[in-house]
Amino acid sequence: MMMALRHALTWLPPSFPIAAAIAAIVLAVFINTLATPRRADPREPPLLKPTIPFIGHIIGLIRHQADYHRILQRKSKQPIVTLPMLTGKLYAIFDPSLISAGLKNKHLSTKPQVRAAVAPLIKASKGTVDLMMSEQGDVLQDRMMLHAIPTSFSGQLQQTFIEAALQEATTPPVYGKHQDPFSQDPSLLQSFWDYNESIMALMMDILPSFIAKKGHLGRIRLAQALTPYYSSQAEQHPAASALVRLRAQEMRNAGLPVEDIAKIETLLPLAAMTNTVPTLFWFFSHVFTRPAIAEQLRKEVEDNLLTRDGPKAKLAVSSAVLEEKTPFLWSCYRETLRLTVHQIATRTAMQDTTITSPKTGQTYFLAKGSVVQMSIGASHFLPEYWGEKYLDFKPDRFLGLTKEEERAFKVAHQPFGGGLHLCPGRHFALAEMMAVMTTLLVGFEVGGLDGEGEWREPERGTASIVDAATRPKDYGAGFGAKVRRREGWEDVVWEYKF
Ligand code: HEM
Repeated sequence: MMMALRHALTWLPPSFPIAAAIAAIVLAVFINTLATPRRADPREPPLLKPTIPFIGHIIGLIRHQADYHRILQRKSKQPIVTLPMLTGKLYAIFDPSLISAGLKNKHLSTKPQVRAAVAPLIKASKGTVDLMMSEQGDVLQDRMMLHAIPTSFSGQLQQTFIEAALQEATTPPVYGKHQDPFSQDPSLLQSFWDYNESIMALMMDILPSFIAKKGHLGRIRLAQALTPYYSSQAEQHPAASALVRLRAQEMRNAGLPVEDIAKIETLLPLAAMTNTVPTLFWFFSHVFTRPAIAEQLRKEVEDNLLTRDGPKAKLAVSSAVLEEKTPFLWSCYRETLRLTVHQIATRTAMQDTTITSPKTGQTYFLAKGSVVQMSIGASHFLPEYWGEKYLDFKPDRFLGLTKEEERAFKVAHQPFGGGLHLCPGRHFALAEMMAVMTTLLVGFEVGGLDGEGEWREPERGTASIVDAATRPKDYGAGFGAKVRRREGWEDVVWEYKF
């Protein structure tokens, strides 16, 4: 297990300064910030001036990335602010109820960001790029996003699952077990992470084969591996998920050539794995570095989710079952998401619009063409909701809540976003993480590397502006686990009911 976690995390992008600098430039270009005039309307959110005029907020974003919003929230104590940058501005929303309003606002769109990413990232043919950049492309995007992963599917993972848990839990159910390109060629996973590592540099599209060679080659290999998958219509196989099938169907209907479908769908494993890997890492470390908590969870899972029949063990891990039957495990999961997800949901105002705080009734004006960033991560760390020790993992935080507390927490806890772009992979992410965690709890003994010694969690890494979930510092270097099968559970085949 340690191997799997360490490997997966080693493949993740490093947060070195060049990447951060590129991120800032991409940020500026990508989000059009500089093109929008500074504060022009008194109804706009209050101006938060940077310490260094013109460039202070840009430096802040380069340095702290998504955490910069948390810093600004603590400094300003405002629900929403206008951040001046060079000649332009950006609106930043920190208050959970205003974020909810923003996520539901039809005039705040992701399309300009997606359009800006299409040509440099996907490298599809001119016809496809033109289509994706047009209104027809916007409609296609919407239709593809509609095809959420079904809430139920079944999977079986054999005994070797521990080492390859992170990838094995993801790609076979998405692509179909027997046609899964990642299972057919295990080296593809490295290409995928190389690509993932270079996303920001590739979006710059300046000499990608030189500046981001590994990522560029990874992107090519990934597209090459997916091309036969789509040209043989493997996504039509009943074992493939509705997600791949329906998305491909939309693109086929729009007349896209199969090579371009493969190129566009190189983005799918990014969405499917980039955030689940660190979230599972933290779920694992929060639980297993606290043996008393792990023991309590083991009992809860054994009593409520497990059916054992000789060598067959079945675990029921759908969200409805977990929420009702294993409230403590459910609470640990929600608490992990709160601490891990720092997502900045970015939108462009397609026309002049307003958002109103359901809490205070205050209305704010957002000018056409301006960029709006909603910090889900800032609401996850607000002391007024989570107390002064908001950085602590509090396993029972979501237990025994009154209706009022539950309502308040639901507004401030939005790890999968909300409104128009609510994460369609949330049930899938839950299922794969819970499959791994419940199996480890029941069938394995998990401990630190030095046996009796203290087993400390790694520190948090930089909250990258392009990801939703925070990775451990240095990919968790120095953190490891000893995992061995529990007596009486050596030859078990695990099955899951999602
Ligand atoms: C722990 C894991 C995950 C987290 C924390 C997460 C988080 C999020 C968040 C916060 C958003 C909303 C972004 C916004 O409003 O701008 C989002 C959107 C999205 N997620 Fe996830 N996600 C996870 C796993 C997955 C998985 C496994 C998949 C696919 C298999 C997926 C596919 C997507 C897609 C396609 C969108 C865009 C939806 C749209 O724009 O309408 N995610 N995710």
